[in-house]
Amino acid sequence: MALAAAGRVLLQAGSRLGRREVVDGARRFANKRVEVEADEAAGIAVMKLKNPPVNSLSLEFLTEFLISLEKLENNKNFRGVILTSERPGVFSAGLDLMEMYGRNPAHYAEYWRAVQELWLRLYLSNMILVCAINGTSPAGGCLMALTCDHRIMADNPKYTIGLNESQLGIVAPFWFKDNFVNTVGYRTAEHALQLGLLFPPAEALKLGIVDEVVPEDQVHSKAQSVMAQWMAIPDHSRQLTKNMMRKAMADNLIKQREADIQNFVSFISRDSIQKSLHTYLEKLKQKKG
Ligand SMILES: CCCCC/C=C\C/C=C\CC/C=C/CC(=O)SCCNC(=O)CCNC(=O)[C@H](O)C(C)(C)COP(=O)(O)OP(=O)(O)OC[C@H]1O[C@@H](n2cnc3c(N)ncnc32)[C@H](O)[C@@H]1OP(=O)(O)O
Repeated sequence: MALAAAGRVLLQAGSRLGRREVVDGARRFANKRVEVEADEAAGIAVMKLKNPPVNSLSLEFLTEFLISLEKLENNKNFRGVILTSERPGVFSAGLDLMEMYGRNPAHYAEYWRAVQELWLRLYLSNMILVCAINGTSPAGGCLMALTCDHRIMADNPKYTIGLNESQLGIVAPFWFKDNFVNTVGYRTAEHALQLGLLFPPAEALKLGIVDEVVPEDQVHSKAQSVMAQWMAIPDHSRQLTKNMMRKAMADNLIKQREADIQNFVSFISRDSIQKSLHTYLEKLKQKKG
């Protein structure tokens, strides 16, 4: 119920933004920041993140992504989604720092609700989600991948993945942490979260952050073959199993969603946290020059 209501709000937000869908032979639909190649006969869609330069999860991106995902969820012909980046090299730079820096409390609250919504929708999706991680994927980018049923990463040592929040002077919220713990185990998570570690593909595979590492040019074909394997399982048994494994963790956020928003707003509004974000943003800029 809560999810449906939030979804309606996002749909309204989408039309406020005035997005027009481009339908191309009923097989491809795109808004500005998400491209969907939808093969209805096969029941599979490829969702490509397309928010240059680094696929940061801005409020506009989140809104467009959720609308596209909902379209697929509402069409019973779609059973599987492959999530990937339209720009190889960066899967996603995570949450958009500019949504969390120098804004007002109402904006922080709106943003955080959308971030929660993204996680809940992906984590509880009835569809099979396969993540084709074709680039670097810190923090919120890693979280997106963690919601998927299977993760394939490109074998490029330049790419890293992990929850690096503590390096920014911020804290991974409890549901990021829970999702990570359930993936890699408590000790690995405790260590990696405190240090804000980002792992290259081989290490990420060893720790179980990703399920497979394949040559960069095979990420997409591997994702298709993994999807075929998952699609051979009857939907009802797979979905019931997925729900059994995930419901408790999602419910834990759903029941304290408003408190989590308030926590985020008061945390991110602190002067000390804003200073940390400022320093981090400056570091990103200096890296260039
Ligand atoms: C006990 C109390 C607890 C209470 C807790 C309550 C709540 C929790 C509070 C907060 C939690 C918030 C959670 C946040 C999770 C996140 O996702 S934070 C984001 C983390 N992301 C990163 O650290 C990635 C930063 N980016 C990079 O490392 C690099 O950009 C890259 C991804 C490796 C790509 O490198 P590349 O060289 O290709 O590009 P540039 O670095 O030159 O970047 C281009 C351009 O993009 C800007 N940019 C990069 N990342 C972001 C971003 N995440 N958001 C916004 N903008 C970004 C960069 O600054 C450049 O901009 P330009 O100089 O204007 O061109």
